[in-house]
Amino acid sequence: MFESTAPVQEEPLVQLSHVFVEFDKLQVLRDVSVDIYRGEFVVLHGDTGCGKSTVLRLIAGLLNPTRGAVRVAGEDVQEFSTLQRRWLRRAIGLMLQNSPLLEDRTILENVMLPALAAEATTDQARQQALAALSRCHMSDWALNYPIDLSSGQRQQVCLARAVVNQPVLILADEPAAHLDANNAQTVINLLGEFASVGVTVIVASHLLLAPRDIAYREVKFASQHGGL
Ligand SMILES: Nc1ncnc2c1ncn2[C@@H]1O[C@H](COP(=O)(O)OP(=O)(O)OP(=O)(O)O)[C@@H](O)[C@H]1O
Repeated sequence: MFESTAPVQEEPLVQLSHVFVEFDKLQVLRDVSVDIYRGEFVVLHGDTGCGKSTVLRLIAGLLNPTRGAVRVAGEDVQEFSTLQRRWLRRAIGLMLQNSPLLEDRTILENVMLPALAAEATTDQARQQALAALSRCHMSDWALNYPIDLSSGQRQQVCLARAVVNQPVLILADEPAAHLDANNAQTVINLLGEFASVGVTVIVASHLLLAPRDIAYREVKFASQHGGL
């Protein structure tokens, strides 16, 4: 089902053990096991529909496996308490495919939203958002609106929004979809910069994307139902 050669290290930050996912009668994941360690950059690679987004949703606690266990920081996500779920929401920076920027808010306001949701004050949220935009090389656009941005810049802002609460783990679903090669590489390199300072980065992509200057690991997925 997948090929993975994890380095021997400390306890994995993320661990899928013999995970199966079925939607009605559609088997999407069959017996998937993978360990992902702190500071790793992992690319989940496979064709459209093979279940990469499903893996990200499992890790984020947005979906439960039909069978098997998904552990984050050593604990089964399904058994997380309310407090642990709150921690998980802050610990994970989500860059999902279907979470567009709000067009009637400035870039800064968009990036502030997850910080406000995590109960930062407006001033704190603004400072965090400015720092996140700076790390994603988008400071100059803070007071613009999404309509002013290119597709690549939008993805950079989506990354800033994902990291505004300084997550330990970034889950990025097809971050380079619809981008040309240069913009795709820019976004992947930015994700790589986070991994280089110890953030774990998991990217789901049908393209094999390699960050510049840092090691990455590819985990290959094959469709359980013939692909699309
Ligand atoms: N909630 C759901 N109910 C029913 N089927 C679902 C659900 N979520 C996903 N699927 C199906 O599971 C399969 C895997 O979907 P998933 O989005 O994980 O694939 P993917 O590899 O990420 O593809 P893509 O690159 O297109 O996002 C697809 O056939 C999809 O239609």
